[in-house]
Amino acid sequence: MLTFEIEKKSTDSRARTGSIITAHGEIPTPIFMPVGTLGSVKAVSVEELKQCEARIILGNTYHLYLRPGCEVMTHMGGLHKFMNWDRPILTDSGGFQFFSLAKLAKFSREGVNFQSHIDGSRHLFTPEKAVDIQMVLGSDIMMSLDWCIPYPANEKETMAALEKTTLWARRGRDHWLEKGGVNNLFGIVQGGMYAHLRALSAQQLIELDFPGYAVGGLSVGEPTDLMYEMADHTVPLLPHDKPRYVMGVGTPENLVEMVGMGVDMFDCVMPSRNARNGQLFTGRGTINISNARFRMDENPIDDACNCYVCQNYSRAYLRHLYKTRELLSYRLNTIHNLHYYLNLMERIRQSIKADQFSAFKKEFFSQLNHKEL
Ligand SMILES: CO[C@@H]1O[C@H](CNc2nc3cc4c(=O)[nH]c(N)nc4cc3[nH]2)[C@@H](O)[C@H]1O
Ligand SMILES: [Zn+2]
Repeated sequence: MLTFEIEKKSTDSRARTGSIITAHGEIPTPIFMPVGTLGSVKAVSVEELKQCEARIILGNTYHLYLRPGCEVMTHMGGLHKFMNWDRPILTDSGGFQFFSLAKLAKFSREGVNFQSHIDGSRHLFTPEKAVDIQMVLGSDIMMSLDWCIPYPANEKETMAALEKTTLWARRGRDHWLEKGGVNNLFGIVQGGMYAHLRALSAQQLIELDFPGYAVGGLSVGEPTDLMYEMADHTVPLLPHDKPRYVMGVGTPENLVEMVGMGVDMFDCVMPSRNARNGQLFTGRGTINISNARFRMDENPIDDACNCYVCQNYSRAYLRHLYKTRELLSYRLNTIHNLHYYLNLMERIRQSIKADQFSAFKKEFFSQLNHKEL
């Protein structure tokens, strides 16, 4: 079972620093988790992840169940050994993929019947099966099977998904405890964009006494203000002495805002996905490296960044690699973006420890969107 110690609380926000300890190591919070859906954070090696100081990464149950499958994963000794990553792994349950990927997903009390988006084969995911697969993967933190609904959704749809999510959370938890309660299982709060349903979902999951809690159903296309409103309402309802994780979030601005709401854990495809689309993060906003203005720009991506890429390559060279679709482009852009996100979280943690988070937040937002990018 994981341990979670809160170290320092901000005196003028809900931000806090802490430390989560799992079977594969210590996770300082607030933490950003790079997404490694299929057993790799796309385009970078585990050594490069460690150079960026990644402490925990995400895997995905739905995807790894379909490919390479449980037989290979069992034979290879689990996901850590398979991908040679000896630090913590959190695996998402697949709840999001049923709404975003799997064809013809049918939700019932039993679970989710779906067709693989790869070959159309039919499968049934139950809450118990989702736990079994994540135990085969050897996750440090497993996520309950939940029903993430699209945005917008009416109150009736939202309530139906919330009820299934709670039913499945209970069944998944009971199954997890029957299997010895190893690894760790988090509950996922749903309730869409209805504050009273968020409160109901949170209350039902708190009664199930999970070691940690996630806020799901956000970053699904809703306006940012609505995402903030739902997070700000829901996070304080969750146990203060347990890790609180907002799934699929987000931009650097989202991270800073939500740390102030008391969120401890984040994951998002943005640093890696945007890197592959040539969008690079800097303290003054993002740049599109394909832009002609970088054609003979000797400067690094961000002169405030000390990552391997900013120490060794110019914007001109990175633009050339991107324009010619050189494979090195995806690797270098991703290393920089991951370093930016992980270094941002380190700076946030330091500011909370010095009780300077609000000053940090003010400076962070004043730096953004500076003209001379
Ligand atoms: C901003 O990035 C875009 O938006 C997605 C991230 N947004 C997101 N919201 C999520 C919600 C849930 C949930 O309710 N339940 C479970 N189990 N997992 C989830 C995973 C989620 N990821 C990226 O895929 C990207 O397309
Ligand atoms: Zn850099």
